[in-house]
Amino acid sequence: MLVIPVLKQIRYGLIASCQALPGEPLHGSETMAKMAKAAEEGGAIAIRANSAEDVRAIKQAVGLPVIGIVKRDYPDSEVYITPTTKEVDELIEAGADMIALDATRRKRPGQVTLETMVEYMKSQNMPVMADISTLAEGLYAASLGVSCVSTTLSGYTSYSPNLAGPHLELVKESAERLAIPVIAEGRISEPAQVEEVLRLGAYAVVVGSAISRPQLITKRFAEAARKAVISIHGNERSH
Ligand SMILES: CC(=O)N[C@H](C=O)[C@@H](O)[C@H](O)[C@H](O)COP(=O)(O)O
Repeated sequence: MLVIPVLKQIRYGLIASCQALPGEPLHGSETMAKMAKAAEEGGAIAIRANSAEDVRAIKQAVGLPVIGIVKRDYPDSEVYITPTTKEVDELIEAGADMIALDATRRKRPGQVTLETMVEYMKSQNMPVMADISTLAEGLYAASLGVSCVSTTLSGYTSYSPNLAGPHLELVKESAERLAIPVIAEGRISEPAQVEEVLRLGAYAVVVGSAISRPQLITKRFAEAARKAVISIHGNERSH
């Protein structure tokens, strides 16, 4: 296995995904840079970030490698994570150390194909993280020469299972079958799950919402309070 420098840096570590879309309370590059700084202080070894603006701001704020994506909707495609070479160019310009893209076999915008995307990134010497939803997608992405796969899209395609937690089976099978690093990503919300996926063979672990989406973190605690009150007092906070 040819080990590219950024892969060496992320090995066995926690990658914090720091993303807030327009409409989320923390949206904005300045805030995401602060979030990334906090993640760095907490021990994250890399950051996954959305948009050229956020990648640029985060690169200035932290000394960690940044895995960039651009989430963008196109009218003729369901693919929204780095769908075309336009988004790749934006991320290269912003200084991303690795770029993640949707590596499903779904139709991309216009005439763009997964094959042309990977070829383009390779021609730019840009390491590629392939976001997959199934083992078959991982095997295919590996055959194209991507640098690593991530289980990001499991539960987000119509043909992958919609689980409450991480897709452990996909992590395990991918780690067993692929000769390239497999990153565990998606619905990892407890430290124990980080250990679990590493034991199953994950090369590194991405945690997003449980670190960087405080509205969702708060919701879990508020929900716990609501359920506890019903169980203790038999009703919701009526007085
Ligand atoms: C499916 C999709 O669009 N995932 C995105 C990919 O970058 C992010 O919204 C997720 O936060 C990230 O994958 C980390 O996952 P989680 O937030 O579950 O830890």
